[in-house]
Amino acid sequence: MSTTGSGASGEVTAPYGSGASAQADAPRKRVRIHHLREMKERGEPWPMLTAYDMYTAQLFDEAGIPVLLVGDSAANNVFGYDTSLPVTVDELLPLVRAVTRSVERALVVADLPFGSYQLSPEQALETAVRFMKEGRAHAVKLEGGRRFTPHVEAITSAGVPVMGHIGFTPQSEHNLGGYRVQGRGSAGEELLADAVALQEAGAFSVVMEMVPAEVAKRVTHELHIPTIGIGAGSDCDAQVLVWQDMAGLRRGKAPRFVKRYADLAGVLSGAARAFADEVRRGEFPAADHAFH
Ligand SMILES: Nc1nc(=O)c2c([nH]1)NC[C@@H]1CN(c3ccc(C(=O)N[C@@H](CCC(=O)O)C(=O)O)cc3)CN21
Ligand SMILES: CC(C)C(=O)C(=O)O
Ligand SMILES: [Mg+2]
Repeated sequence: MSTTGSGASGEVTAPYGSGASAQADAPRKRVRIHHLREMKERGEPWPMLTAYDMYTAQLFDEAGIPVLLVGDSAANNVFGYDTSLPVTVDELLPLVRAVTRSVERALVVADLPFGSYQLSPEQALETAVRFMKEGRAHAVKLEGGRRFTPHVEAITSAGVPVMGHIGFTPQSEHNLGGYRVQGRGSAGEELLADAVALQEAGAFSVVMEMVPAEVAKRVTHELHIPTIGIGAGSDCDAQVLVWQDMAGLRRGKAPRFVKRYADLAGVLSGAARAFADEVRRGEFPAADHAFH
């Protein structure tokens, strides 16, 4: 682990205590970006999940997930679009507000959607300000490497923390040629240069998506800010998954990097079918469910 960053003093006040024993009933202290840096310095990997609504935000917050991302992946996991591209700021803002209203500890990151920051650093800052003021987000995230360091600088200069995102960047899927691993071979050096540039521009962390594990490991060691992997191997400082993938709510073939920790699709589908059967058989409502 690199220790070149600041905040490496003994005054560590992690909101979940340290080590695997950190529990949901630990002190209810807000997660701050310096806590994430401190976890990197201590070599403690941390989890991040997406959340798009109140109940999931509350549950994940209580489960001790320190960072929640209101992803532009709401496009295909909430709104029913086929890709990330169509979702808008006006669609995402109410989801961000719902999540920030619902958490006590988690740091909430708002993902800037396609078209809301690429035009200029000024546009990027304007959009970031909307997510901070109207969404009450704690940080924003945007996709892209060296070409977007002016955008990152504009936002961080205004006092808003920025999470980067490199490797496979879904908003560029048409330019990248589909869902493909990025950073193989000599592109590994380019990826490292992008990561270093984002760090120098003031990003507080960087997501690496679908990157060879060895490349992600090297980037993680070179940076003093935390790296967050999705399909980037086990040596990143943190790991993120889309919650509907992690909990098995989404059907169909999942990307290779997904692990399913539950079968929510089976549970919910079973509940809906049982309800329907009981209504059709005249078994629901029973006397207990009615007012007399
Ligand atoms: N539910 C969900 N999970 C995600 O991880 C996710 C989203 N949605 N939406 C936005 C982006 C899109 N992402 C994706 C989507 C699909 C693959 C995928 O199909 N991967 C295949 C590789 C396919 C190929 O090589 O052609 C895999 O097996 O990993 C990967 C990332 C990641 N993000
Ligand atoms: C998968 C994560 C990193 C993301 O960008 C999203 O959910 O939109
Ligand atoms: Mg995203």
